[in-house]
Amino acid sequence: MTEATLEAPRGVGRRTTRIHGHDVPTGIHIGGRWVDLDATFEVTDPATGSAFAMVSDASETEALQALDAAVNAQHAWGSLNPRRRARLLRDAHDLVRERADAFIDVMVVESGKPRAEAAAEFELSVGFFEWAIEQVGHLHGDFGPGSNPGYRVVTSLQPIGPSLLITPWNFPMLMGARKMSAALAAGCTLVVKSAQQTPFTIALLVQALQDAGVPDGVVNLIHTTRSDTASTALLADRRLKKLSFTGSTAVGAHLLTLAAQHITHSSMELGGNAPFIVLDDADVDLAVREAVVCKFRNAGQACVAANRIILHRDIADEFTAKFTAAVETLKVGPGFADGVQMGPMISAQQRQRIDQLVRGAVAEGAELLTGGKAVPGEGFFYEPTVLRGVDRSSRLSCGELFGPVAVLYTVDSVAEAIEFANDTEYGLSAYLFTRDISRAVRIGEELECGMVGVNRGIMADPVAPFGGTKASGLGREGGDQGVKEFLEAHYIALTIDDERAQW
Ligand SMILES: NC(=O)c1ccc[n+]([C@@H]2O[C@H](COP(=O)([O-])OP(=O)(O)OC[C@H]3O[C@@H](n4cnc5c(N)ncnc54)[C@H](O)[C@@H]3O)[C@@H](O)[C@H]2O)c1
Ligand SMILES: O=C[C@H](O)CS(=O)(=O)O
Repeated sequence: MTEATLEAPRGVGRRTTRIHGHDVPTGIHIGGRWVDLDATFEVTDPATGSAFAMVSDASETEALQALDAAVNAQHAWGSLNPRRRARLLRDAHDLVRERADAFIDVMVVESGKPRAEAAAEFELSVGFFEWAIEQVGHLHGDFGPGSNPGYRVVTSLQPIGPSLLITPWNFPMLMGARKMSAALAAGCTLVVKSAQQTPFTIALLVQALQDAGVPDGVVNLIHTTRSDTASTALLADRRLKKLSFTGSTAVGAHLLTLAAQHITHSSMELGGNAPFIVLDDADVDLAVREAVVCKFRNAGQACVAANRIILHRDIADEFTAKFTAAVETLKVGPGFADGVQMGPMISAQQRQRIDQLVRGAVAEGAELLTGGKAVPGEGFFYEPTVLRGVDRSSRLSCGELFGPVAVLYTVDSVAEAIEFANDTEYGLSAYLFTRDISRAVRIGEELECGMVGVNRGIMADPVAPFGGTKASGLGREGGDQGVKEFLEAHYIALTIDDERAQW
């Protein structure tokens, strides 16, 4: 394979592919140039199961070239007046908003999600840019007295430096926006590596940043089928100063071992196994509505999806009947079809994994209340499924389901609900339905996770710290911590002569 020729003029000769009427770059982006490589890979539409475009496939050579560009651009970008950075990000934000249809349509094609969900993801993604922009001008340090005379404590917040951002496929715009907005606001240059299933939404984001005037080399993008070799090469290079990863716990753990080489500052947004607890005093109709969204958004392929629906015995029958009936009304189909509420899974492999889990559980005695099989025809559709009678030690219960399968469990007490909820290596999100807010706070405080939704199934918000504990990750995105994940405190002990300065 010939290596990339980085002499390609800016924007000229840039190859694009047409996706639902929108032109999207197919190359990687290094040093302000779109570069199309001889090596390419196919991208599949999950609604049809067919390849719809090709995209450049970067090797570790191009990955390191992207890091070169980020390193070369770091000093200027990190030194740029923060409010100038904010203005550039605001211009990019405005361009992204102008191009909303392109982002939403491309998300539907490459991820399969219903257009209404893609539109919601678009709004949330833009919200992270707005939130980061609002924070940039306030990234001040501090000045104050030391513990003794003779000096002052001067602290500032400095950008950590060139960052590697690795994103998953399930929320292709949101994951890129959450990381890129924070890194850029903090003054870090970056190399973003897209998920190979969903390269094009990120490409649109990079294009908007370039069109807004973000300087060459600040934002670099690689697509690759060789994530491991590319990441291994990048994390072996001590010029890389930050890793921000979103994906499975297994891959996150692997990357942390690579980051250990140079103690690379790392943020990890990993897997989840969310308990969805409905107590005896809950509003059952509300809990049913929220459980449907929390479970079946993005066909269950969400890190914060309800993985174990835990019902107090007193309301279990009512909830089960209403929830199952609601699930059976879900309209499953291609993301552009009117009224579709659930799209396909991302791949045939993921669908097969889910089908095997369901069949295995039924074989072990679980009761199938609805669904339970692949939808025949093109695409990777799977019926919204509800199971009960699953062993709490089963793979269904202990692992991250990441598919359109709801598993119902019944408990006799709050204590049993809390114990079961916490009996997992994960600690990302949890949900709690009760009419008693004092009870909600007390129980919420006992749940071992980063985020608790009380009487709601969706809680993502740029102003809130998103992230988990235990095997669900390190650090937070959004909230007052998101941008700070890309900053380091810098302390100067400034000697002064307190005595001579007397008057
Ligand atoms: N906590 C969160 O905010 C959050 C959000 C979305 C998804 N997720 C998690 O992501 C997972 C689903 O996404 P996925 O299937 O893309 O996860 P994944 O871990 O398979 O891949 C995530 C990213 O890592 C890359 N990757 C895979 N193997 C790698 C390796 N050996 N070295 C370097 N990079 C590698 C992939 O190409 C992709 O870009 C689920 O576990 C989900 O819970 C977490
Ligand atoms: O997959 C996890 C995403 O972070 C989903 S959310 O929209 O942030 O809840």
